[in-house]
Amino acid sequence: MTTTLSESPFLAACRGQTPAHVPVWFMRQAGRSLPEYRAIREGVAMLDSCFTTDLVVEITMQPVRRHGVDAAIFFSDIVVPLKAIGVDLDIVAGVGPVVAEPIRTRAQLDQLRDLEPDDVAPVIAAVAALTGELGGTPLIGFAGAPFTLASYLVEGRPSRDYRNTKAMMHTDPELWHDLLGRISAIAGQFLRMQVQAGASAVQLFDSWAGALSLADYRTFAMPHSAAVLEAVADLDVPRIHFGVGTGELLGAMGEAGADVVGVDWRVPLDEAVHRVGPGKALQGNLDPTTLFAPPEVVEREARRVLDQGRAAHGHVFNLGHGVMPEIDPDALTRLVDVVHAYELD
Ligand SMILES: Cc1c2[nH]c(c1CCC(=O)O)Cc1[nH]c(c(CCC(=O)O)c1C)Cc1[nH]c(c(CCC(=O)O)c1C)Cc1[nH]c(c(C)c1CCC(=O)O)C2
Repeated sequence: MTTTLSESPFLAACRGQTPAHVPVWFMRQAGRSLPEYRAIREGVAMLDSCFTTDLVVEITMQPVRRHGVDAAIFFSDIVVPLKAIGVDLDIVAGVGPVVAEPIRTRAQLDQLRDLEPDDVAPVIAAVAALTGELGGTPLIGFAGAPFTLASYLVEGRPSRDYRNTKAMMHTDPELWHDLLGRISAIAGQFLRMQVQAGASAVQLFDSWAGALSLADYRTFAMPHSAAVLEAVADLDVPRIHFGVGTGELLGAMGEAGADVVGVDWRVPLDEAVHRVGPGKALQGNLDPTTLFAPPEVVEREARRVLDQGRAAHGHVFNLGHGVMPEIDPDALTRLVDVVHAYELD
């Protein structure tokens, strides 16, 4: 059992050191796969729960208690800081973030003001309470990356092809860069507040960056993500940078200022090492749908990921994307045990 943060296998792996065992946590580990989550959320709207300190603390702790994961991720959503500054948006069950008035014009940028501590006081109070409650288990803070947040603000809802987002990017690059500049300031401020309240690491979620070509990523998204990561560079916490379908972008995502690059299941970790470049740890990358297969298949696939992860300069085991609501939580607990039993020497 880890007793202090300094012995954390998660933090060691993020820093490229050899941990006592391969650390594991799951994106979306808090959420609908857990019956205790569904019970506590009954009758409470998603965004209301994100601004209720006690609920954030309890929901964050649920997967830590149940699965024995090596890190907690604070329960929130990437749109929380936008809601906090007054953007009219909601998270609709089964759909995702929906913005009442999608941002398409310069006049609409005015609503994207800086984030002040008072805007997110109950959220930051939860982060502070959690770092006490978690003891030696690190808390990961997070924010949405500018491109992914812009995709929700411009489309107004989840999108398949990001047509309005990309149209703005190519048609009015000046407006685009001003929009992403504002979002990156907000995301950077939010991450700083979380680390100053006690978060031990941060993850920047650029979930939908894989929709961009490498050239467009470098021109239109990467400088703004780099600014967010730079906003916490002096705070000495590992910075994880994750997206889906980012095989072509892995090198650039590392260059943006990450210590750890998240990899989805499409690129094996021993290949991702070459794409990401030296001196960076990797996080990933079991295909989440593997968890619908029998335990022996999950174990075989997990061991393949672990074997391939040995090539990395530090490996944090995770899924290639988030836990799906229908996944059996017992399969996740068994997976944690498989990872922890894996011999590193
Ligand atoms: C793209 C994105 C969003 N939100 C997030 C991302 C990036 C991660 C990723 O790529 O999956 C990040 C996020 N959202 C949530 C967390 C909680 C912490 C954790 O990972 O355990 C985190 C890290 C809770 C949530 N965020 C959301 C839920 C489900 C809402 C509920 O339980 O009522 C949870 C637990 C809602 C949400 N919020 C978003 C979507 C697409 C959805 C799903 C809509 C649905 O299927 O109902 C936007």
